[in-house]
Amino acid sequence: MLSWISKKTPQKNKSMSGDQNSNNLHIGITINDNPNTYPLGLNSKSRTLPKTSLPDLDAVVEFQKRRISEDSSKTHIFGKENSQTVPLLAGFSITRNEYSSVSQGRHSLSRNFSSSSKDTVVNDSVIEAKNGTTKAVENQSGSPALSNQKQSKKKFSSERTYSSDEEKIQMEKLSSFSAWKKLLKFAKKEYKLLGGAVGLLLISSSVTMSVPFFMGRLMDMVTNPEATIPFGLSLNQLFGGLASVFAIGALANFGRVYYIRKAGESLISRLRTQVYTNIIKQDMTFFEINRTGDLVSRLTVDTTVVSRSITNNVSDGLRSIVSVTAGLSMMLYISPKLTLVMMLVVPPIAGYAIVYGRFIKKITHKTQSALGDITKEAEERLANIRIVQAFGREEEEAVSFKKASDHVYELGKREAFVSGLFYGSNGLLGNLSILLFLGVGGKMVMQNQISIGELTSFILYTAYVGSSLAGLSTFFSESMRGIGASSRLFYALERVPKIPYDSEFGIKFGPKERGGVGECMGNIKFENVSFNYPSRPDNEIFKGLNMDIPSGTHVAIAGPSGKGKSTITLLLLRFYELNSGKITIDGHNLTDLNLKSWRSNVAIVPQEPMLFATTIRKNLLYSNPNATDEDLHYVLSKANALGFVSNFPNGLDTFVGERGVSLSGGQKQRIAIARALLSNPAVLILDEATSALDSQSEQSVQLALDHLMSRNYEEIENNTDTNESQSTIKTNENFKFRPNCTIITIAHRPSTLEKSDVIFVIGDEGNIVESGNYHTLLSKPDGYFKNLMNSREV
Ligand SMILES: Nc1ncnc2c1ncn2[C@@H]1O[C@H](COP(=O)(O)OP(=O)(O)OP(=O)(O)O)[C@@H](O)[C@H]1O
Repeated sequence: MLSWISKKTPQKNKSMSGDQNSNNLHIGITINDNPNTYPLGLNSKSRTLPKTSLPDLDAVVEFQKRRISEDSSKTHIFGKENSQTVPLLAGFSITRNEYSSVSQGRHSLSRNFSSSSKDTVVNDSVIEAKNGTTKAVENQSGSPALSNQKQSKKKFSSERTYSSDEEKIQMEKLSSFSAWKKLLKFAKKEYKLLGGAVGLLLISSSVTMSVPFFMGRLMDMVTNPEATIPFGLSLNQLFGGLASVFAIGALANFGRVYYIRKAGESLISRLRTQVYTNIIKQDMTFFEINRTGDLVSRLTVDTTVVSRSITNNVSDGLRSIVSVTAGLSMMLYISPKLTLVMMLVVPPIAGYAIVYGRFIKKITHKTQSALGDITKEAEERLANIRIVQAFGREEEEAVSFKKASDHVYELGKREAFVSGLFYGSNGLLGNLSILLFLGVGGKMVMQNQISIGELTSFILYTAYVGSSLAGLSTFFSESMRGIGASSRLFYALERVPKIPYDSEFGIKFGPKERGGVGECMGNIKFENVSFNYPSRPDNEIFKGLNMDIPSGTHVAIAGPSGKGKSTITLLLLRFYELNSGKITIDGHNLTDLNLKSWRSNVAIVPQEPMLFATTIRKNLLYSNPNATDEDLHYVLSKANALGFVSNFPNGLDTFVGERGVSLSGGQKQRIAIARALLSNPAVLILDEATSALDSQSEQSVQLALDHLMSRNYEEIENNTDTNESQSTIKTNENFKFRPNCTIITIAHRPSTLEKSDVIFVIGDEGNIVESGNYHTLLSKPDGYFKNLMNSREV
């Protein structure tokens, strides 16, 4: 459509960053798509971009299927040092980071449109971006590009949207037809199996549909002594022949069912895997919106419902279509007059089936969501069973669960009532039709218009067609059920992480020969960082936070509770995006780094160490699957954990229970430290690693931490936990930590704070109020840190 523009980068003599004099950027938008896929807020008028405007543009962004397909360079658009966000069109702006990923064609922008109004009309989309606002640039024909400047200013403010309604918004756009199209497209890999099943279905249905015909002929032969058997066959031969045909039909039916089931299982497995793969790459906001149990329910229940709807259900539906078509044709062949009578009863049944199907679609979506609620409630409570029992809340929990379960029951009851009504009345209509045919047909037999055999065949066909029509309505309602469940799956399947997870994108650390920029040194800088959690836009945690953490230093972060100490570690791991400012690692903007590569250089010991329900060995190997047993022993000894692990009868193969429940808090913490060390990180984050421990456990963990921080690793051999006998297993002297490992500790204890090179103190305004070493900070009369230490609020 407009590909002429998309392939070119505008050649300009002006500065790369736009109009040098005016601080403005001129950005053209083109849409190379069909109108159905226009991003919200754009319409067909938006796509005419005059060719002559090209030289005046800093950049051209072309959309294809809601993605940026081609564009000019990033520096073009984000040439301004401080421009983190560039508004493109009314209701749509793009951040530096989003741009990086979308420009590689991997990141859908649809979410950015959710807040824009549908009635925005943008003609000839040449937009001038200036200081975060947009202004229309007159196009060639002189008409303003943007009709309502005020309106657009307002819309740009919603750039960082957080909405628990995002699924609803996305799914409202999904019609039943497009859901079906998507599902069928998804089942591409099963086409062969489904095709085979359809072939076999035609054979088995042909056999089935020939039965009434043969029955009628046999009836005539038996009741009329003058009738002859075709092809000069004996009666026995005829029966034998028919039995063989039926056997072929049975074989075909077996193959059909087998192929369909196989296709169904393969589809469920693929669907489940892909949904899980996409869920696990989502950003933290997604997990704040969607609770675990609901996600698990999508993975298990919804995948099954959806898969059945396009395998078993399609097969049954096709069989019904074949039966109805063949049956009606045979009925027309036997008696057009009787067929006409039958046609009187078909339309009401069909209309009824459609209404019923729509009801089923709606109620299925509700039921699946309610099931998701039950699952998430049960999952959460069972995972925290100690808390439930410790507070004696078993009965209340049971009541609450019953309430959720009753809701599902109520929905099921409604469905059952409507289904009963539907099938009951359908059956009645069927039986009444047969009575009708018997009356009209009986008269026709008496008038010799048709034989008894033909009437028998006709009535049998009526029964077949009737049951197939019922089958068709089931097909319709089941399809709707599948679509209801599929909308929940598509959300989980298609949601694009707001923080792009792409194994190819971005700067990677590692050897230059392999495309890396060298080893990560762990030089960290926070520059003017402002941040609020997406769910709490009004609570700005950081306002212009600056921190410089040189490679190899050990810094501590201190500050009153709730002021953002842990948040710093989350931002460092890029679990959330900044409002403004930047974080750099070895001079590279965090948003330009390959996420996986960067995170593999960081290890964290969180406030609450989470272990998986498996052995100690597997928990340790999680951070470094290639580590040898010697390595494991080595890091365990460094984390002051080798003693107690060796004392377990199964040693490294000791099962730690759900979330490590069969270890003490201190033991869990030390395993978590060992796991972090095993990845040999460039940056080690210790988030209040001793906060949840009793004093003795704290002492053991602290010992491990102290040695890490002092980097005098050998000390630990002479100074291990006195309560636990040291293992006789030799530790690995080859496994050495990086000498320049940067350690960031969120610290409470004076002993930890004292060992750090620098302490950054976060103040009430979300910035660093003091920094320096422990003694310097304490020596400041009336210093913030000093007061904090005195009030023990660190
Ligand atoms: N996921 C989240 N969504 C919204 N707000 C959050 C989220 N996590 C933390 N917060 C809020 O952000 C603020 C900073 O939290 P953070 O955990 O970083 O504080 P902290 O300094 O580490 O506190 P503490 O010393 O008590 O652990 C708090 O007000 C907290 O309520």
